Amino acid sequence: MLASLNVRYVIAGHSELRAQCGETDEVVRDKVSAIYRHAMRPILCVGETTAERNSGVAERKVRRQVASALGDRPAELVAAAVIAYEPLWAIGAGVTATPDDAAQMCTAIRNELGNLAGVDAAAMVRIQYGGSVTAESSGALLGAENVDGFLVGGASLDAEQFSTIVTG
Ligand SMILES: O=C[C@H](O)COP(=O)(O)O
Repeated sequence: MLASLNVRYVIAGHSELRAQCGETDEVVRDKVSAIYRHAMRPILCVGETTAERNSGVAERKVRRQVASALGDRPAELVAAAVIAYEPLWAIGAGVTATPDDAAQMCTAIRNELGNLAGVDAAAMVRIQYGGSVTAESSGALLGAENVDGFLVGGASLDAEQFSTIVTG
C-alpha cells in the first residue's frame, strides 16, 4: 500500500515500537526486507538507553542493531539505506547528544556498514542524528563527523524552527 502511494522512505525500528510493541531485531529485519521488496528505502532507527550508555555497551548494541537489519544484504541495498541514530535518552527529552557523542556513534555505524557491505556502500549511506534537535543545536551537530542530517521530532512542529534547521 505504501509503495502504491509512491512512498519512498519507511521508518523501521523506531525506539517506541521496539520498547512498546515488541519490535525485536528480528522483526525489524523482516520489516526492512519488506521495505526493500517493495522498492522503498528504510530509515533504520538505532540507539541505546541511558543504562546501556552508562555501562559502556552503547556502541556494541548499536552495531548489533545495524548488523541485524542490514547484514547479508547486497551492497547496493545497504547503500540505499538511511540510518537514524537516536539515543533513547535524547528523544523528546530536551537533552541533545553532544556533537562529539554523535560523531563517535555515527562513525561506529559507518564502520559497521563498511564491515557489512564494503567502504563504498558505507560511504553512500545517509546517517542521521535524532533526539531533541533544535534550531540552536543543529548547526554544531551537522558539523560532526559522519552526521549527514537529522530525524527531527518536536522541532518539526514549529515551522520557523524547522525551517531554520533545514536551511542552516
Ligand atoms: O523519533 C523521535 C524523533 O525523531 C526525535 O524526536 P525529538 O526531536 O522530539 O526528540
